[in-house]
Amino acid sequence: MISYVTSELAIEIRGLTKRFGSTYAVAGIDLDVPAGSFFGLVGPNGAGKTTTLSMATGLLVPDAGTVRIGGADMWADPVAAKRRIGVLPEGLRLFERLTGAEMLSYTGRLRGLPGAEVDTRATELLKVLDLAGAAGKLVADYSTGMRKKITLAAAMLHSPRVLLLDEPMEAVDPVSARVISDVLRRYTAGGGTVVLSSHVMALVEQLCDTVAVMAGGRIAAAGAVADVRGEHAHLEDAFLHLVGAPAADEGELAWLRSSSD
Ligand SMILES: Nc1ncnc2c1ncn2[C@@H]1O[C@H](COP(=O)(O)OP(=O)(O)OP(=O)(O)O)[C@@H](O)[C@H]1O
Repeated sequence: MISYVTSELAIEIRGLTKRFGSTYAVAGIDLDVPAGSFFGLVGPNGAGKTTTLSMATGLLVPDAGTVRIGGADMWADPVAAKRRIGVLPEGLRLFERLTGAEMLSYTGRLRGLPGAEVDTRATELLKVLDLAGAAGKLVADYSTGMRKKITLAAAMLHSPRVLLLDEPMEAVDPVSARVISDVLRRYTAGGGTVVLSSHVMALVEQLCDTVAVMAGGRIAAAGAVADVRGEHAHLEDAFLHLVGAPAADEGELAWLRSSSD
């Protein structure tokens, strides 16, 4: 397969910081995402992944630091930066009273695309994402996996150069996960850049060529998946080594084993 990974940066993060009260959710991180890479952002619960992605996509104001998307500063030049990205945010608050097709039509027009072009792209995306049969159904009646897929379609409609996806496979069945993976692979094979956050190490290892491990608001390791994996057999082992897995105490939860019946 042709590799489109270049020395050009799709995303350049410098000194990015966000504090909530006395907690540094993101503690001044630097991160480079090469153009054309399939980039995985992993870390334990509360590591700061969502906060980082929210700041990188212009949804949350940083306390300090910069994010550049293809050279455009997200906060100084948000129109240029946002034109280049498609986002699957956490939470998925959608226009529940629109059908899937209406949601794409509305999104496309908001992005300034001509109506006929929106229709062509929406029809293709619905087909590829296996949503054609549900195009006329209200988004409120979509399952979790269908909601992820329609949001992904909306994020891709304006053919952005970079996709930032917060947990795209969470609560998605294996069939839909395979469909989403295939679409994302095709997108990066065509030169697009994907940044996704996930807890599923096997998925990151299978899909991503580059990875950053976050823990406690900092980058614990970043680089090619093979380099971050190092001498470990699997990325998950390297991850547990980096973030430190708590040892289970045999004596704890003893009451769970004792039955009074
Ligand atoms: N709006 C908020 N107000 C207060 N604290 C917050 C807020 N958002 C995030 N935090 C805190 O910031 C830290 C990082 O949270 P974040 O959601 O970015 O982590 P995450 O890596 O995405 O976690 P998860 O894998 O559980 O989704 C956590 O300690 C969290 O409690």
